Amino acid sequence: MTIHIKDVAYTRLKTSDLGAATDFASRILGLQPVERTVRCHGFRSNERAMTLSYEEGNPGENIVGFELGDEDELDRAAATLEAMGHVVRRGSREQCEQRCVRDFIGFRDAGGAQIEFAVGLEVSGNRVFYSRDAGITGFSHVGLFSNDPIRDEHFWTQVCNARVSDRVGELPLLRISQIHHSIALIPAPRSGVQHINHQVQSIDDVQRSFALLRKQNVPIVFGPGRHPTSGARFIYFEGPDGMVFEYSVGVNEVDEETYRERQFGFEPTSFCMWGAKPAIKELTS
Ligand SMILES: CC(C)c1ccc(C(=O)O)c(O)c1O
Ligand SMILES: [Fe+2]
Repeated sequence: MTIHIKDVAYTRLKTSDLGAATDFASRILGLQPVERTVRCHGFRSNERAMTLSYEEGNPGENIVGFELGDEDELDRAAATLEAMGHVVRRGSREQCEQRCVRDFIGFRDAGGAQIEFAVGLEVSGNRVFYSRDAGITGFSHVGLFSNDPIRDEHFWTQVCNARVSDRVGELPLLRISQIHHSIALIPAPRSGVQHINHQVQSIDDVQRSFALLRKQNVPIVFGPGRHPTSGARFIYFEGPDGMVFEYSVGVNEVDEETYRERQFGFEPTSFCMWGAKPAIKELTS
């Protein structure tokens, strides 16, 4: 039984400096601060009540959450994962409240990444009140490290409902809707979230953030540039604990009937058609 993922929903990041991480998420990234406890600060970037949180802890232990359709699907997903040998834990009431979801399950994938599947994601009645005018329209995709992209591509496409849109070398860009991709698997000898993408309204927003990030001495690690894969114009920059953030605009949508996956070479022009070179070690070797 295929696990039917509807959307990528949230990331939960850990940090040793909650104050600095919170400052970055609001003042630099531009998200709206929402729930706040002594140890955990939440943020939102779209209609959902929370799409990103920072918590005190080991930065290597980050989590990505995906939305499933309903409780039955969640139960079926738990059974499928357990049959595959994964240890599946059910979220406690307190953990569900922290995530603003009705229910969720958590497990580690074969490479050790912490993945959650959730249902009943709370939506806010108020529109997002961004901390700065970055032009964000929403949280859109994640890059996940993978120490075995073939194995992990199999999980997302055969156990779950993802499809390959493109590959750059062994790096697949996977879609779970018409949007070109929601998950990128970045070959590396580690696991967890590699980058977090927010869509912005226009190329002007990308350029404006480029200027702001430079002024604020935030390390820019790629771009501005344009991906030949999704067609998006982008900029990547480094946040607390080495987490990479991406703003992009203009990601192509895929026609499921006619689209055929493409294979790009693992070279700089496959990542940027304007000539920018990534200063991200996993993309350069
Ligand atoms: C993982 C890399 C840097 C990548 C490649 C292509 C796209 C895209 O087509 O939009 C990305 O968003 C990426 O993050
Ligand atoms: Fe990306």
